[in-house]
Amino acid sequence: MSFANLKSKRQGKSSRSYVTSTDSFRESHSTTISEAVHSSDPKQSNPDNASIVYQDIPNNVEMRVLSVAGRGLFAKNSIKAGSVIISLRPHSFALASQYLDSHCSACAAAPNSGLLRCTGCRTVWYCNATCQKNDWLLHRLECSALVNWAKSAPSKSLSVPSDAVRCLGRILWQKERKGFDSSWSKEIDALQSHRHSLQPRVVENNTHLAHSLVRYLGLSSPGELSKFDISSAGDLTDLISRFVTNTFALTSPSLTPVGVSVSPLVALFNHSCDPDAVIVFPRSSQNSAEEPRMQVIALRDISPYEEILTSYVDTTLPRSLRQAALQETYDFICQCKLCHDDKKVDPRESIWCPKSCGGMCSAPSDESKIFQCAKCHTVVPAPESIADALRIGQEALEKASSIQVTNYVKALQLTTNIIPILVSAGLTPSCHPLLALTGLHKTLLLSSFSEDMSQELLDETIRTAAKHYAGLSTLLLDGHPVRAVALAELGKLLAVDEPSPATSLAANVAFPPTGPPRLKAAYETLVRARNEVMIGFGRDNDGGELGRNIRETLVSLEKELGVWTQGIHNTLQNLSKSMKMNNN
Ligand SMILES: C[S@@+](CC[C@H](N)C(=O)[O-])C[C@H]1O[C@@H](n2cnc3c(N)ncnc32)[C@H](O)[C@@H]1O
Repeated sequence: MSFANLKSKRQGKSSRSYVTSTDSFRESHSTTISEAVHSSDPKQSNPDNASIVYQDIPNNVEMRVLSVAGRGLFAKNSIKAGSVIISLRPHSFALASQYLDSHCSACAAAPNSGLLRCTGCRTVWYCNATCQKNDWLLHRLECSALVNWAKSAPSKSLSVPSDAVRCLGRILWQKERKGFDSSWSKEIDALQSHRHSLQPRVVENNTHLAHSLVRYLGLSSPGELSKFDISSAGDLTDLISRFVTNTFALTSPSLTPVGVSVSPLVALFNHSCDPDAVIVFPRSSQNSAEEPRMQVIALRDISPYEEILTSYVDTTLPRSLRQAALQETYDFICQCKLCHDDKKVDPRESIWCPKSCGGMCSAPSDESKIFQCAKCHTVVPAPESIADALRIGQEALEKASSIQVTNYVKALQLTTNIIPILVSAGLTPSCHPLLALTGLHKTLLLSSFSEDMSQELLDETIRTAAKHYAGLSTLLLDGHPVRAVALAELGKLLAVDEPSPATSLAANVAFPPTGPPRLKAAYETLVRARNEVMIGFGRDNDGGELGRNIRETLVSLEKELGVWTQGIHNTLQNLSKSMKMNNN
């Protein structure tokens, strides 16, 4: 449910690093393109990969080749936080199956209503005839493939191929259409492949993907793939490996993953767990033919010659989980500062000092052996019980995440029960899995608004949203889009209504406040959220769709605050008049 709906409903009811960014590292490890071309390192040995000219590469960015990470993109001039470094339409994208009927398959917009369904495949939807026309050259081929797939599907739930299969199909049809020697196709072919070093689980998934692709394209054998310039099983393995290593989530302006996307230029950014840039889809263009626009935005000021690094994984996760995900999907061991800083307590794996001095201790893990407060050095008395709480918390997180769509009531019961256990074990708000459980709890509470519109539920959701933001803000840079979205959500929840203190059941609780202070808190939170959104979703975009949305909410809050202020002003005036009359 949108916040706007929530507000009106309630009113109706009651009132992808490893690389340090130091110059010394860069100078000793980066090579020129010609050195790379002649290098024997597998990551540098393909001359086409290193010398390829990318169509959309902006003037302020250059490609260099590093001995550890292969190609990467570097700033040529200084770049300010919040600047759009790259803005382009991805080579290909596909919506996840559950978003096909709520999003336009041409521009990825999500209008509240009015989408038109393709009468051929009855699977994809468009904003209007213009979007349908814009997509027709490709959808023409996709349409019959979708119909044939559905005909042979064993069940209704499997009647549409996955977004990965559909995206790969689009890439091959587009290559065929544009020509295998076109720069478009060459950019796709130059994506990095890990064909020779895949882990068994990845091989299994990739094989499954390859079989589905062949079936989707309507081919009776892999041999028929030659019409797509794929002449051997090795070529097919390469294609799938390239796709898996270089695909990004297509996200909504509030960061919900709604599909997959591929841009060879954006795929050149290497990974750091402490990135200086992010990839978002802010929806800033007025022209739907230009959307979805994928943008790389600077999270902090970047110096000339510094490498621009994005993160391939959720950086709120502890090191062991980040490393495992990077190794499995991207085939490297991250050497970034965050992964190698053993001296400090990592807030992702931290508990409060047992003596409550305000300091933090490392939470028990396979990696850490000393559990004492970093500030007062008090030793944690029973690390085993905290380790148990962490393990139970991780299990609950996995269970609740897996059933959140099919059985959100049960998922909510799980998060409701486990969070207090983790809090009483001393976990800090940024500690995993407490932070992830708090975020999931907030999402589940929001889902239950469709059934329960009570003040208690709203206030509980606001408190959860505040705790979630507190945890995120410890870990992520000011303006990180994940943080910005969480703050915007908190502000909008505060803006839903302003219960009067007399009737509110939460009147005795300090947060969230009631009456005009609630409106004021909403206003101030949204002003801060707007500042963060301007960084994470780009200043030049005015923060994109989310930035525009916050601005509109701020305008209406200003009006409401004005009414309250005027009301108070009038009451005070009446009061002083009646006091004067009484005195007379
Ligand atoms: C999306 S691509 C990035 C561009 C890639 N370097 C290239 O030459 O095409 C991801 C791959 O780059 C390499 N890579 C990215 N970040 C890395 C890092 N921090 N350390 C080592 N290798 C990295 C890994 O091989 C990874 O699978």
